[in-house]
Amino acid sequence: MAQIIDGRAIARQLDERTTAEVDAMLAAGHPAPGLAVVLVGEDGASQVYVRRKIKACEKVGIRSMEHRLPAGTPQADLCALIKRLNNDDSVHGILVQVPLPEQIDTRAVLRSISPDKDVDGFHPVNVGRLTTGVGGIVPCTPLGIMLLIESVLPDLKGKDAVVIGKSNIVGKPVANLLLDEEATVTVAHIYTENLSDICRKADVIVAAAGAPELVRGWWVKPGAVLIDVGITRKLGEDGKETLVGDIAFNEVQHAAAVTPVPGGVGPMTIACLLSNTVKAARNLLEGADDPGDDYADAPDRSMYAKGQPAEA
Ligand SMILES: Nc1nc(=O)c2c([nH]1)NC[C@@H]1CN(c3ccc(C(=O)N[C@@H](CCC(=O)O)C(=O)O)cc3)C=[N+]21
Repeated sequence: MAQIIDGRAIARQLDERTTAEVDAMLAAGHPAPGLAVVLVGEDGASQVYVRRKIKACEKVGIRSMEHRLPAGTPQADLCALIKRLNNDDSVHGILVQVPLPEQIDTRAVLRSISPDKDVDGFHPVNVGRLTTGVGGIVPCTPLGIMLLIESVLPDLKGKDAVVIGKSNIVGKPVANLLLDEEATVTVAHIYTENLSDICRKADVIVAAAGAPELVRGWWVKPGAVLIDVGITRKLGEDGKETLVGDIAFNEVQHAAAVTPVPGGVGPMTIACLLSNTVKAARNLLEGADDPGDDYADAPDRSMYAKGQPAEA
């Protein structure tokens, strides 16, 4: 039977560390870290995620500020808000929920966020730091994915890793993080030919294509580690909504370990957002010499010292 990697439990462990870090900052006379969450429009899923993020902030002692703008907001207004937040000393992290409405140039908006407050790690400066291996802020979902993988497979050196999906938010950064760990990385996507053959060799599969149950049991080598990033809402016959991942969960019992949907990558994304916010606040308040210098301590991956079994 495959081990089910409990993303909620691992997220809770990370939250405990984050809470302790917030407490230490307060004890040192600093203000509480502040996160501004910007939501444009009425997208249902985005509203759910933003609400979750705000609630999670409360739990660890981060001060959150929610900014809701109407769907028709002009780009200039959004950028003016970001400029204000960039200059507001009580704000240490800025998150602009994507996707944005179509009148808005997402890349221009993400570029306008101060790289020091870019807790999503989407700014080109942070992307550059990540791809050159000097750190900075690592995007939340990829960071969470690495923590989940390392909870069952602490040493990735020489392992064969396949990433399905090439998005800027998940596929590309996760491929870079895997490379940093000296895995042999293949980045595939839905147009890749022989995707099943490529997957069958993999020690690790990160499925982030947004294609429900794309990865079938026979694609998976016995003993592989599977990370499911997909979340597709499906209406069941009983009229109840269920969430389906990119991996056919019921077909992969021969894997070593698999993340569930929900309860896998999703909770880790939020826990990493909180941890990134505290990191940004510390850098801003205590003045890091070079934000590229603190990679070793940043992703909190020391919590999985070699040989330490993960709770499941
Ligand atoms: N600027 C920005 N940063 C993001 O980090 C960002 C974003 N925009 N836009 C959308 C995606 C998606 N995302 C998720 C967060 C939590 C869950 C989560 O908590 N999922 C639960 C289930 C949620 C449910 O019931 O739908 C779980 O998997 O257990 C999922 C997805 C963050 N994103």
